[in-house]
Amino acid sequence: MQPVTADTLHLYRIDDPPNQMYYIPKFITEGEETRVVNNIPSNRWQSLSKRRLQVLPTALTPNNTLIAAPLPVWLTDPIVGRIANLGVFDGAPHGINHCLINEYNPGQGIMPHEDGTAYYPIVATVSLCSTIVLDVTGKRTYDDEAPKRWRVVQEPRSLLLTAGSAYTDTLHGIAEVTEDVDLRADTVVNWTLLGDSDKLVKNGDRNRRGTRISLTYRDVNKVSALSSKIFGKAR
Ligand SMILES: O=C(O)CCC(=O)C(=O)O
Ligand SMILES: [Fe+2]
Repeated sequence: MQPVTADTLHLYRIDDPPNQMYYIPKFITEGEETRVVNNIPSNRWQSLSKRRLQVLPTALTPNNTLIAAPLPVWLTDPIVGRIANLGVFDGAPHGINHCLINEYNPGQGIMPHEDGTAYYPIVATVSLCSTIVLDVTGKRTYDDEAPKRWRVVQEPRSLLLTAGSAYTDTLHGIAEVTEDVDLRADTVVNWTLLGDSDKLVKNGDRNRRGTRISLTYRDVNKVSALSSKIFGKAR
């Protein structure tokens, strides 16, 4: 596959959710995926009730400030450069300076939530190891109206970009199931962009989950003055 650039990103735009979500299958290779997975430190996991988490370089302070430190090379190279080539972080204050690593066993997930104002409103999610469905729901509801819902399939090695009103006006979550069902062209908003939709068809429209790891790359808006002097604008 040709590398995706700012000029070709529009081809990967998901039509249906609110502006703007992009899905790029095969964003990294199997070798690159293995290298990341093998480098994740085994002793830095925080166990949460429904998943495990690592925060790099460090957790934000209580007022959402990042004490900046470089991300490890195995997280940035080649992924961060490839995301930078898409142009979506061009207007961001620092460029990608933060990454959450989430791991979900089958049956685990994350409650619907929004990522909030601590970050520049773009998140770049790289999925590893297993396919999972992200449920996106509209935030603004009227009493007589059911919230809008969209299902986004995330295959291993794919990139999902969430920006614009998709970042600000929706919630996202992952259901706590061992299998995602009814995955079809009419139920999955990024169906035509999937790398291997045939696999789901052959599997009876189902995805039996394995352990899935996600890398969510962001730009934390507030960086402590001292650390930004030392590290400058990192891209
Ligand atoms: O694992 C994912 O794809 C979602 C993670 C997430 O929503 C978050 O870290 O805020
Ligand atoms: Fe999130």
